Amino acid sequence: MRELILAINPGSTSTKVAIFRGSDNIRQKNLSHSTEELSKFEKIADQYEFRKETILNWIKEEGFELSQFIAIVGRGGLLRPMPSGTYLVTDKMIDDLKIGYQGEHASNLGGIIAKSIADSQGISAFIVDPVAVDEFEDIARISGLPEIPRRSLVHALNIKAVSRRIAKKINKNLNEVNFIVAHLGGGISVAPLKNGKIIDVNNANEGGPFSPERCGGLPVGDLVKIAFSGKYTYKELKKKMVGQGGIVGYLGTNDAREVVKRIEQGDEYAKLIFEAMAYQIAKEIGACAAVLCGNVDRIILTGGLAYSNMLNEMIIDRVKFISEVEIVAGEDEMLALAEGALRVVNGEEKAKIYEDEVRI
Ligand SMILES: Nc1ncnc2c1ncn2[C@@H]1O[C@H](COP(=O)(O)OP(=O)(O)OP(=O)(O)O)[C@@H](O)[C@H]1O
Ligand SMILES: CCCC(=O)O
Repeated sequence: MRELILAINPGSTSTKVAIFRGSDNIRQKNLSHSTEELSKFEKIADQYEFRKETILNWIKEEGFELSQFIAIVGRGGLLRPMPSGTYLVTDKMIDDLKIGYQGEHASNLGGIIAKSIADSQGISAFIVDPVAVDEFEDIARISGLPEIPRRSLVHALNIKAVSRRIAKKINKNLNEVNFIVAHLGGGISVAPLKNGKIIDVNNANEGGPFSPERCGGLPVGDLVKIAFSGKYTYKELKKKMVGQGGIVGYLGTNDAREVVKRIEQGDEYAKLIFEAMAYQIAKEIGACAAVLCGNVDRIILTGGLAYSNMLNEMIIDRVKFISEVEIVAGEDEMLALAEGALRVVNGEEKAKIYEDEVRI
């Protein structure tokens, strides 16, 4: 009997996979891919056969058959700007995932692998709340330079999932709440949600607070000077901004636990940098409060960094005047994916069709 859901969440160096019966996670594994294995492929999209085979082998090793699955769900990637929701993976979507319509990102592989496995079984493949979710109000698209509109690229999957959870906790529907959600991971997205919609956000790869390994917003004049200094290629500078920026740039580690340890041992410089990150996060939360005209039901701190009480306290001290703060440490993207697919499988929601929702 077909009853299981397979969730696939490709990251830069691993693919998280999980098998769900209803919303119960019955198996989960982080399938790691070595640099050696991945370096054989020129583009991320070229890794699809390799990662798919790794997933199929894992399913077999765990003693499951593909005939037990009712749907396959993958994390969606840098598609065209699109409304939030669960989407059926269509051929047009696959074309955009393969070219990386808004850029290359490991999550582009989620939908591609999901559809390939689903097609072999004659079942449906879905993606849920991809990075390309765009619910911006028009005013948020204006940057200050007509050639460079602001874009919505956001940790939408976790932000929507934790928002649904906190809305439920306060006995409201998602479309009845105004939240500010700070997703504090390797990258940081701080978003104001108006009636549940992400109406603005910093782009975690190039704006907002600095994060464990990304530089966040920089003084643009100095950035242009560095870019034209002849010291770096485009690729090198991008790597410096995303991967070697933020805490890595200042302290040589992307691990917040290591930073906390150094602070506890009396390292004043580590404390300054950690506090600066908290300061920038709090400042971004304050900006989101202005976007919502001060009408904020909750501030939510989520992602791996929210396990740090030290960081949470530094942020809360500066933003508690705005609203009550909820901590949802870590992320549960696998459950968020499964729940997105389940809402469709159970008939609570209709799957959106990419071609109907985006400008082609
Ligand atoms: N218990 C903990 N205490 C403090 N920091 C932690 C803890 N666990 C994880 N972190 C920190 O959280 C950060 C990573 O967060 P997370 O795992 O959510 O990010 P990611 O999934 O790799 O990236 P992204 O969220 O951008 O996709 C790292 O800096 C890590 O050190
Ligand atoms: C831009 C938000 C998503 C990511 O950085 O992974």
